[in-house]
Amino acid sequence: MEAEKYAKELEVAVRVVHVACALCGRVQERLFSVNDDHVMSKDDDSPVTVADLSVQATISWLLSETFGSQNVSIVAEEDTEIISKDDSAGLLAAVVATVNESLASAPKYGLQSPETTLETAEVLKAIRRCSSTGGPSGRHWVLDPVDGTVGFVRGDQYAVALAMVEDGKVVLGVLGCPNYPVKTESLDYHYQNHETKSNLASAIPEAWGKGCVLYASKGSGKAWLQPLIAGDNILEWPNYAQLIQVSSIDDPALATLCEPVEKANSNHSFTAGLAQSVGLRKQPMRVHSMVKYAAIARGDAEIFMKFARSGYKEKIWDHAAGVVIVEEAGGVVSDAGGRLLDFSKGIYLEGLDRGIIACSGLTLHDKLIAAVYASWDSSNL
Ligand SMILES: Nc1ncnc2c1ncn2[C@@H]1O[C@H](COP(=O)(O)O)[C@@H](OP(=O)(O)O)[C@H]1O
Ligand SMILES: [Mg+2]
Repeated sequence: MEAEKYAKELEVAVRVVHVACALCGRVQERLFSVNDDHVMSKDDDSPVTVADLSVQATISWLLSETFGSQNVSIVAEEDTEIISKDDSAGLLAAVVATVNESLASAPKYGLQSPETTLETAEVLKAIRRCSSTGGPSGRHWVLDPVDGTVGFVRGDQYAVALAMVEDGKVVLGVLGCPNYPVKTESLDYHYQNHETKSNLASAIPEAWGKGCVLYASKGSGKAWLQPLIAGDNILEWPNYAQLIQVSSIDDPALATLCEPVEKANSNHSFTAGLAQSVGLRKQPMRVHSMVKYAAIARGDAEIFMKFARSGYKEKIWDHAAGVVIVEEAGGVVSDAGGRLLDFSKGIYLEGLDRGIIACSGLTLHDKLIAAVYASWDSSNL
């Protein structure tokens, strides 16, 4: 069976994402307790942090150690340009220290630490190793070290997303959501009167971390959630894993739409028009990052839509892990023309038709696809 075929890869991927979530949690805490020095600007003006580069180096090193660097091809968001400038010695030193701190904790997660601390050159090598461009054949890991950097620097939602693509298909996905509690009180900071209550239970001790890690293997028909590890706890597989499922709500009047917080990333007025035309009544829930896919997979919302401005090309690392988790939890993900997303064309989702629509089930999905079809000509996208 496909799922068993990737059991080892999936378990290692979950463990490394736990390490990365702990790393991000520590950096985010420092970000708020000290100063903003670690936040810089990328060309596209999105903030990039020590966490981004450190997660990429840490995951790259751990995957290469576990599977052998000759067997590991990684497509990931970050490169070393920003830490290669003359004035970035401080940032580079912070990355090296963070990576070493994080790798030293690997045994707590059932992974191997390096025998000695990594030198700067080795950290740079680990980051640069992630320069694969994917494609239609072979096995490629796909990593977004910190997805939702805007959410991250605001102390809000963000995700660590790791997927494996084989011969152009996503075969496993792991989403670490450090600020998305297992027992959700509210995901929605933007509309106070709209609360998301999760039915996820309870077998998880209170002392466990506040976030969660979601994962699934293609074709298994199962998606799982584990709590993050807090304090001195250690990760003992399967770490309180529980099955998750999409919501059974298919009445638009009861359904919740999830979408990006940033207007620049998705056209809010277009999605509002679609929502109205299919009969959605609730306020949209605006959430940073791939936590939106997690919300659909967990049954905390029913619809995720993203319509980027025309000309924007979606990257595979912003979707791969989320898509397989939603599908295995029982949901449906397609472009706005109803076609499956194509992960076989390199770093971009080439051929994507207008936008992305993920739903808990086909009833809602069909309605939204029909609404896009009916309204497209009159939109300004
Ligand atoms: N102009 C744009 N339109 C659509 N998506 C964009 C965008 N600019 C950046 N993004 C992507 O949107 C992601 C954030 O998603 P969201 O808005 O749903 O939180 C970013 O991930 P990073 O934060 O990893 O860079 C980035 O890949
Ligand atoms: Mg991203």
